Amino acid sequence: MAPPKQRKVAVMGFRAVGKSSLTIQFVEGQFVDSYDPTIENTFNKTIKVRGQEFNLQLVDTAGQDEYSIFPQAYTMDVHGYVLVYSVTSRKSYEVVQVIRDKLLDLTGAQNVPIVLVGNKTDLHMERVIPQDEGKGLAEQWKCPFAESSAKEKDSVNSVFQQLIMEIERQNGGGQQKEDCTIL
Ligand SMILES: Nc1nc2c(ncn2[C@@H]2O[C@H](COP(=O)(O)OP(=O)(O)OP(=O)(O)O)[C@@H](O)[C@H]2O)c(=O)[nH]1
Repeated sequence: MAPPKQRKVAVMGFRAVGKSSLTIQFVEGQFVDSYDPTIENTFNKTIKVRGQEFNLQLVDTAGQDEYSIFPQAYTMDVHGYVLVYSVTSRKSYEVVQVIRDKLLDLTGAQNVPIVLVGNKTDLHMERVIPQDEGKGLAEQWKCPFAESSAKEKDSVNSVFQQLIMEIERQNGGGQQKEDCTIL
């Protein structure tokens, strides 16, 4: 069997959108209701996607706003990004777009592996970003899109699986060579 691949992923977005909650739900399978702003936390988890094992290093970053300086470190050895907004906050939806612009600016890339995530779907009454709006933005970005609830463990695993697939897709030919099995 092919050896596990090491992949580093950064979870980014505005404050309090649920970056830590999504990460902790994914890694530990639990939801913590209290709010404790993150400076930076790193988690590890091994997952299997399409028969291949991945050792994921997940960086749960500090909440950003439109004025934050994008931390240079997150452009260096990060393979992909989970960009999270809350479906209950238009501001967070705007911030996620600013973060992507900065990311593309700093990396000089036309595209980087991203999954766009609208979190807190369980807060039905507070929703201000319709699903179609998020979907439309992801189509514009040509990236996968998911709506999730870290609280209800809805679509949490698939967010990270989709990102892995997107990383592999964008790595294209080079990666395929590495995976190549001679029968
Ligand atoms: N109802 C609901 N609440 C959520 C969900 N995800 C997170 N929360 C709550 O939202 C608040 C912020 O969650 P965090 O996971 O700390 O958010 P964060 O984006 O990591 O915050 P910063 O570290 O400050 O950037 C907490 O009170 C969570 O319990 C969700 O899916 N549904």
